[in-house]
Amino acid sequence: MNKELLLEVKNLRVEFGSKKNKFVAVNDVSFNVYKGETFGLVGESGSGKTTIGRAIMRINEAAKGEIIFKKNKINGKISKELDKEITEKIQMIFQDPMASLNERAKVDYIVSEGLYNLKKFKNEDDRKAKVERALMDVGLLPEFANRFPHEFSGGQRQRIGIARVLVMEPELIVADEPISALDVSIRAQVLNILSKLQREKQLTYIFVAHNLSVVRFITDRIAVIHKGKIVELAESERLFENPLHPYTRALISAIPHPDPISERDKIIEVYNPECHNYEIDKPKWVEIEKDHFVLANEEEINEYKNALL
Ligand SMILES: Nc1ncnc2c1ncn2[C@@H]1O[C@H](COP(=O)(O)OP(=O)(O)OP(=O)(O)O)[C@@H](O)[C@H]1O
Repeated sequence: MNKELLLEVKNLRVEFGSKKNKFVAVNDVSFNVYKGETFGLVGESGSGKTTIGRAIMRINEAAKGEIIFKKNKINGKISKELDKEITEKIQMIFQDPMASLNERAKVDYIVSEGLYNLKKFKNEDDRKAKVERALMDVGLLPEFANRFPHEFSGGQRQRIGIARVLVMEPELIVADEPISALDVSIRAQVLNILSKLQREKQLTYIFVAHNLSVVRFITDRIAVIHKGKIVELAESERLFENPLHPYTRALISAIPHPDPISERDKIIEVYNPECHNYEIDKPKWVEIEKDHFVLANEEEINEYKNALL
């Protein structure tokens, strides 16, 4: 793994409520994220993981601590130039693609919104070209720009959400439960797009999930969050092989024995996505059992398919 430091979160604290009635949602959280890695933030509902992501996005203010992106402190008062830079370079993908797209706007506008906000295009042709490229990067056709969100499936809508982020040419993407609202047949497909983009654009991901089993296979390292604090942080495989904190152990032992994905179509979908830039020669994420993702080449995918026949 490339060990270039991209993001440092130091002693982060986030509070909600009033002075008298304070609620500490994130308490003394510290971690580093290295360029090119996928870093998992995992915890039960209400543990504070989204709040950490939103603090990195500067949506939630840090009451204490520092967030440092490429050696610059980005929380608190910052210069206009730095504000513009991180508005471009740090982006967020949201959980529910059915709720996170503006129904009344065409895809062209939805994908361009960040470009308009930062005036990040030379002229109309340049803007259109950027939108087309972003759509193609996520396997959607450029002509989809003229359609409205309701014309798309959940998976396509999540890809529009990814295109909207990609158009800004980010370096760090906070993906907040990006597959948990999706139908099982397209979860692996969205992971495949995220992997492809990571390879092509050297992206770094912070992957937020409530489900430890989902992140096991797709993250390099995992921080386990409990009641606003990190209780354990380790390389993903190590965390599963040798969990040290009782809460991590409890989370792992609570993972139900996965149900096999019995319908063959679920795996075939990996082969036959609506994506036109599907890379036939690259290993793909396949969800062989619920929440159990494996990176498989074509031959192995065939074996999984045959096993389900
Ligand atoms: N704007 C807010 N005002 C008040 N309390 C908040 C706010 N946002 C979050 N909280 C509280 O902070 C705690 C952490 O919330 P957060 O959304 O970060 O949890 P989470 O681990 O991401 O859970 P989930 O998976 O349900 O989103 C919760 O108790 C939540 O109710």
